Amino acid sequence: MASFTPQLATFKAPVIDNEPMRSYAPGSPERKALVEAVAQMEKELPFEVPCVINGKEVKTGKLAKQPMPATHAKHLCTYHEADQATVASAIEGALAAKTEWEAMPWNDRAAIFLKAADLVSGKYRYKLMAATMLGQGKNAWQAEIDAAAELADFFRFGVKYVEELYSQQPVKNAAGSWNRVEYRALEGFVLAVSPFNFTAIGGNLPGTPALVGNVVVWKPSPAAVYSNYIIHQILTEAGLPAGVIQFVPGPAEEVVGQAIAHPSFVSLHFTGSTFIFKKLWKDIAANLDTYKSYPRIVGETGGKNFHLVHPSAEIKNAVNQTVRQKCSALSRLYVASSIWNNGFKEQLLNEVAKLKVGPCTDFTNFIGPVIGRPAFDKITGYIQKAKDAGSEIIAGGSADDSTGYFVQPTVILTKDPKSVTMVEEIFGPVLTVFVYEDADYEKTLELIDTTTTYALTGSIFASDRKALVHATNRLRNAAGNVYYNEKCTGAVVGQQPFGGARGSGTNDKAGSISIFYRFVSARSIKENFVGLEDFSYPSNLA
Ligand SMILES: NC(=O)c1ccc[n+]([C@@H]2O[C@H](COP(=O)([O-])OP(=O)(O)OC[C@H]3O[C@@H](n4cnc5c(N)ncnc54)[C@H](O)[C@@H]3O)[C@@H](O)[C@H]2O)c1
Ligand SMILES: N[C@@H](CCC=O)C(=O)O
Repeated sequence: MASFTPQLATFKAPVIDNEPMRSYAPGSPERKALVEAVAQMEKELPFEVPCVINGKEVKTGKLAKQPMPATHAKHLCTYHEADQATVASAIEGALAAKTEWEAMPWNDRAAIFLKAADLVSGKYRYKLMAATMLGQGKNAWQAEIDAAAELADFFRFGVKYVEELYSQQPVKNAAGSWNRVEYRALEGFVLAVSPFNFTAIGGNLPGTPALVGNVVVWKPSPAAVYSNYIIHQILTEAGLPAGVIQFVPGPAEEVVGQAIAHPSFVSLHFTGSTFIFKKLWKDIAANLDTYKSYPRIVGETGGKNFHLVHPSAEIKNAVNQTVRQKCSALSRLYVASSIWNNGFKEQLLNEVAKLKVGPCTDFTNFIGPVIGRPAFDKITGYIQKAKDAGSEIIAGGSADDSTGYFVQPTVILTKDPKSVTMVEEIFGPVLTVFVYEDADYEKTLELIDTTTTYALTGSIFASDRKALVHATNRLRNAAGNVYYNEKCTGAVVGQQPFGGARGSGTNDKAGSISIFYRFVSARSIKENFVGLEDFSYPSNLA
């Protein structure tokens, strides 16, 4: 006889708010604490990172390194790569953990993630940030936004959204009956495959499905292993039962290939490049007959984000918003010639010249290194292609890989709105500018909409309301996140649900209630209280 879990109240989660950002200004206590955490980590590295399967460290002895993008001379950690047997036991262990995890009362699952959020924003804040700065090359401000604030927000707002989801119940009950809907976890295991550039996304990709009762095999990015391992340790300390999220770093193709070939694979939660996402989608499709269920495929991928600056725009704001960028960053700028020639160009170049590039351990550096050799070669290759195509490099253009992977913020001015750096994702500090004639606003909207296969983020700068509204309508499908008079990056959980469509992903909106629908499979329950006296219908009566 199965035992019942007493449910003696309907609990309400605490009021949820965004994690307040700390300033890290000189002399602030947080600056001091972060500097100490970075120094401590630099002293202790390189760390050894195991796989974590069923709550136990697994050291396969097959070693790989997570480099430090600012310093070739050192690496942040050496990690044990999962082999075939490890991946197999991760999958079996996750499936074995499933029954208890999905049966755990919601308030207990929620409490684990709320506690994890407090560990992220409290005890482990500076350690996680230090790992993100040293391993992924972010400056202090960006590490705060990502590893501290956004990760804590994902966990806390996730609880709020799941509470809302679970409370969505049928609005009608016929007399003598009660209708209910339960939101079951998916039948199988979820595979989370995360990118290098956001520590918070590392936590969110396994965290979101786990919160609604799924078990997850998580393959972190090789370039974010250490920060992601700390997240796994935090979840464990918060009380996540063994096996619910299996930490499986390792060779991407092998680990992911083995997981998606398994009959109990039920969902991919991916963030990374469009190319890899499409490849995995095709691989999953090829395995379709193997699976018990139709897999849910959820992915956020590349972008070619734009700023459109209308003749009515306020120049200083448009310039500063253009310069202050990060990951969902601006990549193509369409600016009206009257604006460009009346101060925008000059101010843009002045501001870009102030951007200091170098290791983020020096807090005065605004731009850190790019993540590694392939990124460095790709970015510098695009700068070269722009030069070869006759575009003008009006700022930056140089790069230095002697001690780390540093690329100067580069502004390319092109006369060809379909030149390669206006079209393809570069994912580095490179901006291409196309100056349009004021009279060609309409044509420019068409260009923005049709130049790339992506549709992640975009901004419209205008004080003329009609121009703003018109562009919004005209560019309805050109971006999943659109901003007015504000940079096209910096979406905050709970404020701007994030994600793009077209080639940029499935647009399931991380940091919102929408994404949770993808990781549950609803079951409708109808209960009858009165019984049926007679099978026949009144219309059958003679
Ligand atoms: N839209 C968003 O929300 C968002 C957020 C962050 C990053 N990104 C995108 O992510 C990309 C940068 O991240 P990245 O360089 O880590 O991406 P990536 O595609 O190289 O890697 C992402 C993940 O896929 C794995 N992977 C790589 N090759 C694989 C293969 N052949 N088979 C299976 N798995 C494989 C990687 O190990 C990693 O875990 C950019 O394109 C960026 O636009 C998008
Ligand atoms: N919150 C993020 C998500 C970016 C991920 O690439 C943003 O800054 O827009």
